Amino acid sequence: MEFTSDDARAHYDAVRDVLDGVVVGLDFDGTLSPVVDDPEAARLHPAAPGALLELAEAVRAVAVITGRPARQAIAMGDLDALGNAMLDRGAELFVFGQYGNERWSATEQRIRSPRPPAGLASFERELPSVLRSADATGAYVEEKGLAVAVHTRRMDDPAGTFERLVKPISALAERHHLTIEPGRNVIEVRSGDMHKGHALRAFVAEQEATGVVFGGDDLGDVEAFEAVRSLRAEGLPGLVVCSASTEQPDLVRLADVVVDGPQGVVELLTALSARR
Ligand SMILES: O=P(O)(O)OC[C@H]1O[C@H](O[C@H]2O[C@H](CO)[C@@H](O)[C@H](O)[C@H]2O)[C@H](O)[C@@H](O)[C@@H]1O
Repeated sequence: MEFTSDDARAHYDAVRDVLDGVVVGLDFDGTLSPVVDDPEAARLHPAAPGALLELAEAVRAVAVITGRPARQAIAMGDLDALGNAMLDRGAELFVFGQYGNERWSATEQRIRSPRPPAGLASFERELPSVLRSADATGAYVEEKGLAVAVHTRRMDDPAGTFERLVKPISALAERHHLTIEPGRNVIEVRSGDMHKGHALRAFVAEQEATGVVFGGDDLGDVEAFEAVRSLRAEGLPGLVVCSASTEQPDLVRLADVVVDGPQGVVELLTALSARR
């Protein structure tokens, strides 16, 4: 792992000093799960469950805060089994799905979710015509219930297709009072009322945390990075971890610690929870 400044090293130490009161929020894709071409084929890094279990014992609580529907992240990550293993050790796992709109915990074992945003159904009806006009009918459309994600990774020219789509999708989203979340070869369309920063702040408050760590890899994580920074300005020890990739190089400058993808995240979590 690489600290981005001397202050960053001090933030890491400050978090370690109050570790048993710290909450840890972690993104799923690109952070706990290596990025793969087919969104349906994503799985947790093989060493992640063990690292998360150790971590959960050392901190106040752990949450997966993801753009995915909670149900899907739980299935892909086998998170109900992991949550039960944590409960056996007196720890708790949370999943905040769809950018914090959905909530699941190992104790509750049910997903609380709002209704889909007004405008999503009509957006979805008009989307095929936008894809046709941008010569992108092959883009994979992921219907997530509260949002829609248009994936370009498996197109012949992922970056070019993304560039052709971003403006018209944005315009269509705006017409339906929705917002776009551009990411790694994906353009997501959802309600603008919630983001990972709100979810993380609410989690910190609910758990009465004495410190906070958040790790992410994509633009949808930036609000959570900002939440850690603003909580730190309010006096709460905090650490921003970037799971680095060549696809989002600009995220590195927003982080305290930069690690090499999910493998680096696992190593960081292991180091964080190791006894001194
Ligand atoms: O907040 P996250 O947990 O990072 O979820 C963000 C989106 O991730 C997924 O797409 C990304 O991962 C795929 C699988 O590795 C990859 O094929 C795709 O290119 C990435 O953008 C997911 O499909 C979306 O629903 C999530 O919102």
